[in-house]
Amino acid sequence: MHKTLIVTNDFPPRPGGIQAFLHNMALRLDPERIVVHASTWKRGREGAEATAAFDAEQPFPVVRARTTMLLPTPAATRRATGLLREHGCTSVWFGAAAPLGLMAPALRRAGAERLVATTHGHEAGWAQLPGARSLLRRIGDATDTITYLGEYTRSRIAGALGPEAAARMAHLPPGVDEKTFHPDSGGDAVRARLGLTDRPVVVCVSRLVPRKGQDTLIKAMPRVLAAEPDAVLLIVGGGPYEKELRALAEATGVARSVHFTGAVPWSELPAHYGAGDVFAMPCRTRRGGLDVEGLGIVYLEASATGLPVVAGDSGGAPDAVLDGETGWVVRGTRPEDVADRLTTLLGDRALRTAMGERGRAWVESTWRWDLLAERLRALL
Ligand SMILES: Nc1nc2c(ncn2[C@@H]2O[C@H](COP(=O)(O)OP(=O)(O)O[C@H]3O[C@H](CO)[C@@H](O)[C@H](O)[C@@H]3O)[C@@H](O)[C@H]2O)c(=O)[nH]1
Repeated sequence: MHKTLIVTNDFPPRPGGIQAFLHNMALRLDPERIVVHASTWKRGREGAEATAAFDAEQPFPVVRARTTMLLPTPAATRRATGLLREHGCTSVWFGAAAPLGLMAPALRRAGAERLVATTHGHEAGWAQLPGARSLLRRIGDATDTITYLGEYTRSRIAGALGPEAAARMAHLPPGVDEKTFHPDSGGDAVRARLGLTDRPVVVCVSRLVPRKGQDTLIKAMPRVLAAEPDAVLLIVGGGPYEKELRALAEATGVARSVHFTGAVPWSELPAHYGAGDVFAMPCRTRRGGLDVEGLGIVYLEASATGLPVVAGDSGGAPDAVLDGETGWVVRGTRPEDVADRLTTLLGDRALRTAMGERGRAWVESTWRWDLLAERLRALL
């Protein structure tokens, strides 16, 4: 692996799947051979302090742009080429291909020999828009490898690239830390703290945005409660959709059976998965395909915890579930279908155990960060 400059807008402490993806990969590369160039998390003192505290703990240097959004402007490109030269890097990894991959020609002129750009869910959506298609095509032509999460995103994005760039694509999905997420992650303590001991718990961990389908879970609850009157829906995560979700729970008459934790710190995340009997996130595609799930790290984290998984049919989410083995894929627009699967799982401990064990084994064999970081190392 060449010494690598990682250029990204998506790096912790900003939360989210792309951020988790990049950080986990970066932690598995040789810290002497990477330099991260990222935007600052949030405006104001709080954002700057949280960003500085996070950066100080990393084993590799993180050089922040002052802005909260890095764009491929001439000034930002000059800064990136300056960092490439200053640190003696000869590889570049764009954490998200668009739009920062547009810096690729300048970085190549400055000495980069390998340029890798990673795609996630949103590029699959953008690949449908004429302007964004030509942008992706330019990025594909200027880089050595465009990576993709799974077959769904590959097929969408390949269509926007030139044939040569499409042929150079490589599979690079996110993974899961199987030592952090495991069946004994402390779920009982979370249940006790929330007063849920002995109640059947459906847990959903995710940012609160319409695509993720927490609303479908709330709409499924009357049907679930008819079969399992003590059941609780545990909604973990924060986000802009919270007010609507709370109002929906009231309007549906299930507010007493829905518990919102808000966003939880990383250290408490595994125990919150562990508090569930079943994991469910019935995501759905929105905005005519623009707002689509790329994969869903949360399904893998749930499987690693030993939970059966109910996933939506949006985009690449089905790639994160072995349908009928580690859980089920459902129509994310149909609360009745979601309720039927949840009811079956809550009523059948042996089935939950079997699916959870199969999921755990699948994560161990296929989805470990260590295995996937090896793939990235080979590309750089
Ligand atoms: N600490 C903390 N983490 C959280 C919380 N809520 C969600 N997360 C974490 O945030 C990540 C969410 O990742 P994804 O499920 O993958 O969703 P995403 O943010 O929409 O990510 C996008 O990019 C991913 C990587 O390419 C894709 O896998 C995904 O489908 C989507 O396109 C997971 O690691 C999850 O545990 C919270 O309250 N607290």
